[in-house]
Amino acid sequence: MACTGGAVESLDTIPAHVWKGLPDCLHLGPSAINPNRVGVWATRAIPKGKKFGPFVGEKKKRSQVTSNVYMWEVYFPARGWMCVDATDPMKGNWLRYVNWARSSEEQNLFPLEINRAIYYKVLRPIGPGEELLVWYTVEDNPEITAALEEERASSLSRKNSPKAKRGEAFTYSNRDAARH
Ligand SMILES: C[S@+](CC[C@H](N)C(=O)[O-])C[C@H]1O[C@@H](n2cnc3c(N)ncnc32)[C@H](O)[C@@H]1O
Repeated sequence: MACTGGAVESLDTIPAHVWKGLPDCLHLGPSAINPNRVGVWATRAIPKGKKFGPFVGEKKKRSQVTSNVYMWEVYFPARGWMCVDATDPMKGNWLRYVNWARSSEEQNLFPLEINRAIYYKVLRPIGPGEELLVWYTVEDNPEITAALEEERASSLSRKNSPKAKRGEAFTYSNRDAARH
């Protein structure tokens, strides 16, 4: 799960629109897990199940993306795999500053695709002063499975609404299976 590319980040280069879009329960500060990066920190308790997003970026083909640090790939039936690339801070929102957890123990968010957009969902309660860290596991994670079931159940209850949504978690297997 190595990420390549990505310049050293500093708080004074974060665009105003990113600060403006930051939810009240969060702030940006130096990351505890990567000295080169800004991180997203909780200022108060955030409950399990809260969903943040969508992740904003430029829509590009894979061949147009120069760094994989700030991008998510999403499958569009008519166009194939496309990237949402937030490498340019001016094109992204605060979600681009959420760092990668180094292990599933450290992870408190997981990525979720809903209607071709990426959201981060809270996997366990996050306390004030904790850094938000996203990850996904290749093996089945019961907590993620349960959260996806909840997402699907709430979609069903909205099934008559045009906004009905179906959540899908990212895994290496679903991305690679669709590629090969
Ligand atoms: C935005 S996430 C990383 C988040 C975090 N900001 C960081 O790098 O610390 C980017 C990573 O996810 C991977 N990735 C992108 N789309 C994916 C997908 N559909 N399924 C699985 N992994 C994906 C990329 O290859 C890259 O390693």
